[in-house]
Amino acid sequence: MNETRSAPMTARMTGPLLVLDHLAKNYGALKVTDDVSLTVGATELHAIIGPNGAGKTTLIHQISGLAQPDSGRILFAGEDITPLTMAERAAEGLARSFQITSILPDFSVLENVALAVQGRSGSSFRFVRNASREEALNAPARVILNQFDLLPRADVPAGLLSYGEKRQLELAIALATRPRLLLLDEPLAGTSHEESARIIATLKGLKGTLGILLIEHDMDAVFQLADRISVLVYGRIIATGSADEVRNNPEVRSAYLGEEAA
Ligand SMILES: Nc1ncnc2c1ncn2[C@@H]1O[C@H](COP(=O)(O)OP(=O)(O)OP(=O)(O)O)[C@@H](O)[C@H]1O
Repeated sequence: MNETRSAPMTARMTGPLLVLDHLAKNYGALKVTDDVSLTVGATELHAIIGPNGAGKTTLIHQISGLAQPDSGRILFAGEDITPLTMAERAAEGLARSFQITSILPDFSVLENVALAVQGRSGSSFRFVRNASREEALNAPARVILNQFDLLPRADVPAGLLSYGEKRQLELAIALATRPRLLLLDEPLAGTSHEESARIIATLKGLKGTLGILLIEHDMDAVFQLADRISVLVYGRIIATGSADEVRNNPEVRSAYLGEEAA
């Protein structure tokens, strides 16, 4: 991605940070994404909820560039990014949290974040062994670790962290790339009550500083965190609104929330 693409992109942006414009994708006869349109504002936390198999992860795959839609467009900061690769989208400021697989277990917690800082500065990966010694990378990495309550664990090999700490580290790595939009696919999955409380607190701290698209099954967390919620059922958005609007929507109650109560 060259400089000439990024500069006008920022200048052009007046509307929402992310626009999904009539996105559609089928797997065989299955309409996994059925004419989905939604927006995420530059500092909005927009959550997507829906029953298992509704198509939430597939939607995130299309936004990050891991999967291509059959039709429709994805606009990021005013630019049509539908044809761009994952790496090109990441370079534009679209970060996806990769659920622990992004963590290098033999490297220290600090080195993991320093490498992400290095990645955003575009340095070559072959300097990886020197990264931990580079104060220019370590200083901003420590600031991020402090934000995520991981500074006391900076020198620990990342593989030795608890599950909840790994989820925190995964978020720290994503943030170290200074994204404008963070895609989060079930950040609370598998965490203990205490761990999820910490991650929710972290997300509350991040809220308002960048755009966040959050997929999460924990309804309490979603209702606490989201500015707006979209409800996806069988690949189709059946409602978008505030927590109260979504909670009180009869179609949502029968399609999703009612199912939980049953
Ligand atoms: N590569 C694929 N090929 C065929 N079908 C797929 C593929 N990926 C997903 N599906 C199907 O698409 C549907 C939506 O899957 P997806 O994982 O996006 O749902 P989800 O809402 O994220 O579910 P969950 O909440 O359980 O994670 C499911 O029926 C799934 O089996």
